[in-house]
Amino acid sequence: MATHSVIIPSSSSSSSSSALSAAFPLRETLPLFTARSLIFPSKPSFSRVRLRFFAEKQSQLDSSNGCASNFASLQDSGDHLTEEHVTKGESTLSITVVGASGDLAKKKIFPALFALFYEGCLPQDFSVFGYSRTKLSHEELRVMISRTLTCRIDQRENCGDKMDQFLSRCFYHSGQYDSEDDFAELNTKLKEKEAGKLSNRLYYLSIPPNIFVDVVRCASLRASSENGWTRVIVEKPFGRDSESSGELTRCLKQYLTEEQIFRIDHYLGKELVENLSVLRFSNLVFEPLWSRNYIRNVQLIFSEDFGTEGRGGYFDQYGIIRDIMQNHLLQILALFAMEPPVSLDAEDIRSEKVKVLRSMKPLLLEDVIVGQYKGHSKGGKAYPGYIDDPTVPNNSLTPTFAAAAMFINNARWDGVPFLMKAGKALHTRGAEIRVQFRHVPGNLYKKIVATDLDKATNELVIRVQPDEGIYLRINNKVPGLGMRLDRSDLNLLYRSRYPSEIPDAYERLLLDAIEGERRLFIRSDELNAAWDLFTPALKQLEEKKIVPELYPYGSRGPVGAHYLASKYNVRWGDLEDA
Ligand SMILES: NC(=O)C1=CN([C@@H]2O[C@H](COP(=O)(O)OP(=O)(O)OC[C@H]3O[C@@H](n4cnc5c(N)ncnc54)[C@H](OP(=O)(O)O)[C@@H]3O)[C@@H](O)[C@H]2O)C=CC1
Ligand SMILES: O=C1O[C@H](COP(=O)(O)O)[C@@H](O)[C@H](O)[C@H]1O
Repeated sequence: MATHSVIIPSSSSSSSSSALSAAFPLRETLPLFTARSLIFPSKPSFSRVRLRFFAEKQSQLDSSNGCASNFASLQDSGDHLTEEHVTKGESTLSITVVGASGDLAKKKIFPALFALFYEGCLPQDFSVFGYSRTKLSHEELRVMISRTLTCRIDQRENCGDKMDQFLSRCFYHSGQYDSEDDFAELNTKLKEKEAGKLSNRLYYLSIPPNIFVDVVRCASLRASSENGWTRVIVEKPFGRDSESSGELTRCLKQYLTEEQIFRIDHYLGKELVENLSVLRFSNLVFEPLWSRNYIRNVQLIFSEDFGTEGRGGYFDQYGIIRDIMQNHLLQILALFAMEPPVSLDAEDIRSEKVKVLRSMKPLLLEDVIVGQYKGHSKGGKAYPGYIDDPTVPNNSLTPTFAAAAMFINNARWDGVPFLMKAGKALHTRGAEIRVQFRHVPGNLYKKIVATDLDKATNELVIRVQPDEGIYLRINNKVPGLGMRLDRSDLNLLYRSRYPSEIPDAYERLLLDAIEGERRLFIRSDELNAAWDLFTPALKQLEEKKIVPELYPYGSRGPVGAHYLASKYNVRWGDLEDA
C-alpha cells in the first residue's frame, strides 16, 4: 500500500486541488475525483470479510452465497477507511445509478443491489439514488424498482420486509446529464443522507455512451465525495473503434484516474467465467493439456433466441462484433489463453490478459463472416426481421451475426484457431466455451471397432449459460460382452451439484466495485489492445459495405459460419448437441 502523507481539507474542493497540486506538481489542476484517488490510490477500501462481519451484525442473516472474499488482495484495506470506521458505522456508501429510468437499471442494477442487500453484503449505512431526466418522485422510483425485485428461491424468508427496508433507502433526483447545477443539487441530497459521516460514492453510468463524459464532468466537479472515495462504473460500449475508445478514455481521464474507472464487462462476472482460472490453475489434469500440443481449436459461442427488440437504435450503431465479440467473447478468450498470473491480484491477472491480447493477430476480413436476421413465420407466428425494427434504417448492413477465426501468435497457441460465433435471433440462447482436443495417436480401436477416433476427439465444454455446467466428452466402452465405443459425458451440472442459486453477474461486479476490487474490470491498456484487434476488419466491413448473409429468425444462422470453420478444418461443436 502506498502511503501519501498529504492531508487534504475535506470541506472544499478548490483547497483540495491546490494541496494536491503542490504534492503532485506534474498535474496542474486536479478535479476532486482525481485528488481522492491519488491519496488513496488503489487498494480496496474494506474487505468482504469486514463487510460481511458488519452486515451480519446488521441483519443477522446467514449469507449463504458468501460475501467473504477468497482473494488475498482483499484481505487488508490499509487505506483511509479504518476497521473502526466500518464497525462503528461511521462511514456511508452512496450509490447513484445514472440513467435510473432505463432498461439496464431496472432489469439488472437495482435487482443486483437489492440482492446484495438481501445477502447482507452492503454496508450498514448506505443509500441508493436514481438519477435521470424523467420526472419521478422517490415513491415512483420505488414502485418502478419494486416491480423488478425478486427474492432468492432458496431464501425467501423476510423477503417482503427486506424489500421494504431496501426501498426505503432508495431515492430519486431528476436532472440533466450535462448540468453541473443539477449534480450540485444531487450532492446536497447525498450529503443529507451521509449526515457528516465519512462518505464513499459509487456512480453507475447506465446511460448511452455519448453522455458519459458530460456526466463524469458534472459529477466530478460537483458531486464527488469530499472525504472518501469516488468510483465510477462505466457501461459498454467503450467507443466503437480504437480511435473513439482512445478519445473516450482521454476525456474520462480529465476527471478520473484509472483507479476510479470501473469498465464493466458483465460476462466477467458470470460464475463459469470466474471459474475458468480455477479450473485451469487448480487442477493438475487441465493445465498440462492447455496448449497447441493437445488442443486443436477453441470455440467461443454466444447465441440469443431473440432479436434486438427495443434496442435497435443502439444496436445499429454497433453491430454484433462490437456488442459481443470485441468485449464478452474476447475477454473470455483472454482468460482462457493467458499464462498463469504471478498472483490473483487484479494487476497481475489483467497484465496477463493484456499480454495475450497483444500477442494476437488482428482479425482479417477473410476470417470473418457476417449475417443479419430476416423475418420468418413459424407455427402461425410471425417473427420480425432486423430491419423491420422501426429504429433501424431499412437499408442497414449492420451484422446481427458474425463468426470469426482468430489466432494467438505465441509459443503456447501458435496455429490454434480460436473461433468465435455470436448471433441474435437464433434458435437458442446460450454461451459456451468448447475446447476440441487433438486426435489420439495410433488409434488402437480403429481396426477392431471401426471407431474413427480422429472424429471422436475429446471435447471440454464450459457452459456459461443457461444451465451452467462443465462436461468432458470422452470415448467410452458401451457396457456388455462386445466391444463397442460411444461418446459419453463426464458431466458437472451446476444445478445438481450446487443447489444454491447462482448470483447474477451484476451482483458480483457491483460488490467488487464497492470493495475496490478491479480484477473483473477492464483496464485501459486491455481495452486498447482489444480494439486494435477488431478495428481494421470493422473498418473494412463498413468501407466495403459488405452485405451480411440473411438468415431466418430462429434459425442456426448463416451457412457462411460453417465454411469459415471448415477453412480451418473445424466443425462447430454446438452442432453435435442439436
Ligand atoms: N440494456 C441492456 O441489456 C444492456 C445495456 N448496456 C449498456 O448500458 C447502458 C444503459 O443501457 P439501457 O438502460 O439499455 O439504455 P437506455 O437506452 O434505456 O438509456 C438509459 C437512460 O438514459 C437516458 N437516455 C436514453 N437515451 C438518451 C439520450 N440520447 N440522451 C440522453 N439521455 C438518454 C434515458 O433516461 P431519461 O430520459 O430519463 O434521462 C434512459 O432511461 C448503455 O450504455 C448500454 O449500451 C450494456 C449491456 C446490456
Ligand atoms: O452486453 C450485452 O449483453 C447482452 C447479453 O447478456 P446476457 O447476460 O443476457 O447473456 C446482450 O443481449 C446485449 O445485446 C449486449 O449489449
